[in-house]
Amino acid sequence: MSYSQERYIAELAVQRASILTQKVFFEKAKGTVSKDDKSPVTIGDFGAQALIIQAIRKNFPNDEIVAEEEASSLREDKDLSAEIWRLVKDIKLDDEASNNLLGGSLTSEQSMLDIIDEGKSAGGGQGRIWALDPIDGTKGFLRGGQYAVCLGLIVDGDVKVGAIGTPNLPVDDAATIDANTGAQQGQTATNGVLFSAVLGEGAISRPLTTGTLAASKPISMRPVSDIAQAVFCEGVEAAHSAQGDNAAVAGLLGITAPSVRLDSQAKYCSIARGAGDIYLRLPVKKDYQEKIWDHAAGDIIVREAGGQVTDIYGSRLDFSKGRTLAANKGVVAAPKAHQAQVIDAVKTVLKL
Ligand SMILES: Nc1ncnc2c1ncn2[C@@H]1O[C@H](COP(=O)(O)O)[C@@H](OP(=O)(O)O)[C@H]1O
Ligand SMILES: [Mg+2]
Ligand SMILES: [Mg+2]
Ligand SMILES: [Mg+2]
Repeated sequence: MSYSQERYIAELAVQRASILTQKVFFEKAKGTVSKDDKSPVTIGDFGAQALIIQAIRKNFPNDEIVAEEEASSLREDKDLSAEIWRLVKDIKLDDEASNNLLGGSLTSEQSMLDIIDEGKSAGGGQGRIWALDPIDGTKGFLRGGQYAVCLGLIVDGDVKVGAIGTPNLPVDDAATIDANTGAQQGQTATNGVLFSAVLGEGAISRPLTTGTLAASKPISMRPVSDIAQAVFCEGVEAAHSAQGDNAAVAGLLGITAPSVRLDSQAKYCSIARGAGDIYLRLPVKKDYQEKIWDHAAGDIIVREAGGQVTDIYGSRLDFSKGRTLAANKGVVAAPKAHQAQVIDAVKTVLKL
């Protein structure tokens, strides 16, 4: 199975949702409500989720969807719901045929709320399940730093397709990046990248602003001959990944270069295109279960770019356990040839 249509729709859906997130950022309509886990959730998250689920429903009506957000808080907050609808209703791709392929514009505020709630699948190891993070790195988004619109397709527990839009990453693979690159500039000719991968077919990227698959080029991790020369990509939020443990692992590996810090699955994308080599997400809270939407698309993009993605024990991420990666702890992504060495260092530091 080639999954070419799935990749095509996923890319267009992510591209369209990214137009919304940029609009939300630049209109400063960054209203937030608090979810149970106290993470900020914005107009952009809800709106992007509605637009992407609409595209999946239109093209693959029988598939299940595991998405991060749900509309219950919006149903209670009429003003926020109206504001999201105001921003979402006119979002479209320039190309009319592509836009129609995604189902055209949403028809009403009520249908928008209903569509948002179609992402409540319990997930699992059977059938076709899309994992959607409408804005990953919400804190980066709010800061004007890195964030990502992420969509993966899991079939019988295995990730087959991934697409990630990173509106604030530089188009140039070699450009210097930090947590705030892209802030205030937004999606421009030099900013905004769309990454995708299909199992067995490699990973590709193209500018997010310009149309078609034809603009895509293959990407790959850079060769690392000496692990001491490698560069870490790490999160910004100390609550999401244990920065002291990360530093101890770097020390054991002889790595002296400062880590590149960025929010969201932009970390997976960065190492997949050679703008960094190793992504460590060592657990802060012992009982935290990573969410499948935080990793599905990034996992396949890195593996198709020549990397390996595992948990802290060296086991592949298991997307068949439901909405979370219940069988895994943390994430370690590295060039295939160096994965075992990095895991050894992680085990030493974490005393596993
Ligand atoms: N205690 C925790 N440990 C690890 N990840 C966490 C966490 N609490 C929240 N997260 C997740 O971390 C994601 C952001 O990752 P990063 O720090 O790499 O940018 C969040 O995604 P959202 O921003 O989509 O909510 C959220 O799902
Ligand atoms: Mg969140
Ligand atoms: Mg996320
Ligand atoms: Mg999110």
